[in-house]
Amino acid sequence: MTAYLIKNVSLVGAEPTDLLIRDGVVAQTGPGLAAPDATVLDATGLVALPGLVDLHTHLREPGREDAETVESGSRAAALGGYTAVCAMANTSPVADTAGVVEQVWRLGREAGLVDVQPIGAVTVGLAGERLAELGAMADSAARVRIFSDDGHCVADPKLMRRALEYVKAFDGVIAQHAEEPRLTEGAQMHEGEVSTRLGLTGWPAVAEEAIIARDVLLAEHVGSRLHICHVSTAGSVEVLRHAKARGVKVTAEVTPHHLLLTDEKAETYDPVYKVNPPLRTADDIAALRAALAEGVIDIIATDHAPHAVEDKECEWAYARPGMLGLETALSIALDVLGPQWDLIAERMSRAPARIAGLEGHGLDPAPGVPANLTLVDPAARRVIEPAELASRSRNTPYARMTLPGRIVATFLRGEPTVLDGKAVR
Ligand SMILES: NC(=O)N[C@@H](CC(=O)O)C(=O)O
Repeated sequence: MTAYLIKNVSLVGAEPTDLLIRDGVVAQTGPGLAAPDATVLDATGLVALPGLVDLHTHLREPGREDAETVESGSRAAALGGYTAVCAMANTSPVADTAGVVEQVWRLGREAGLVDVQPIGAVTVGLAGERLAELGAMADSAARVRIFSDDGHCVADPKLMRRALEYVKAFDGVIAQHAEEPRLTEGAQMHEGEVSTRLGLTGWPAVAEEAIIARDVLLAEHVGSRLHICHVSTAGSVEVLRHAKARGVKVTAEVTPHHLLLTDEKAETYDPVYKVNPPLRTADDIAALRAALAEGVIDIIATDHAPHAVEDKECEWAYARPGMLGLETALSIALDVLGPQWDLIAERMSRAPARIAGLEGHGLDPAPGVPANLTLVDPAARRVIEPAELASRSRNTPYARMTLPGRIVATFLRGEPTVLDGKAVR
């Protein structure tokens, strides 16, 4: 295994120093290190973050390998600075058995670019009727701890209660896609002034807020861990703030796009902006940003949702919801938060690793720690060209935008997956 000596790199909250990576771990840190056998990387001006961890990624394999595969999604993740991603269960077949989650886990190991941690479905076929084999998925080689019907809400309160109770035995967590389905029938975008003007059916904020309110109460009642996917409204933030103050074991994520883009994007009728939950208002964005800074929202998760051209480049009403995220998330975080590296490390690496229970991830570089880390050039700016993305899909909402920051290198257990901004494999 090659050793790497990273010279003059800024660690979070510290002066520039050197970092020696050997045998998969950080062997030494400190100024003026020497290691004759190591490959030297000059990291002057670069920041080393613990490898990013995405709690919400759609890899589309099995079933829609034309949109993404475990391997292509893993490469996109590594290029985005990630060393671990949690793969959502809405594949085809659905990841609702030990067999499917083991398949995804094995494909992740074979690709070897990031750690792929499968998420299991809460209900059989995401149909919301019967609990899936949660225990078998937890006991499988994939060691599933997060369960989610993402793409669908677990709308039945009794089923949600049972799921929360069931996963307690192995410290699991239910990640809820909060959307009261009766309130979003036929919805195309955020319900508000813009939807009224465009004549598109609205997805009201209350459809999200009502489910979060119900589920934090259920989680409190049974004493279980709940995670809320892609929080998108100011009202949801208030419900979460209240729940956290009561000591409910709830965590929450926000996506990069919900921190940046508003429902006015729908005025273009470009389906690249169609997403679930929908883009909201500038007031929602302000509340989400404040909640992220404060910790009411724990993490940034991408909800990387690749879709094939025919599913996106069509009429708005027929387009699938979802947008790419892995290769642009750090840049959006930098744009939104500025160079608050400790906050970025917390929200994009440490906290998601803790929530997912991923050993060896989310740890700041220090002697003896697994060398899962990413080197960022904060001064670089880059123009997003969809054709240059590693994802098999092209549905980025940031096409031709100039974004700050560039991932220069990513290391997974001491092996580079990205060097000089390019995928190693
Ligand atoms: N977030 C999205 O807009 N899309 C998700 C599923 C979903 O939440 O609808 C997808 O799988 O494409």
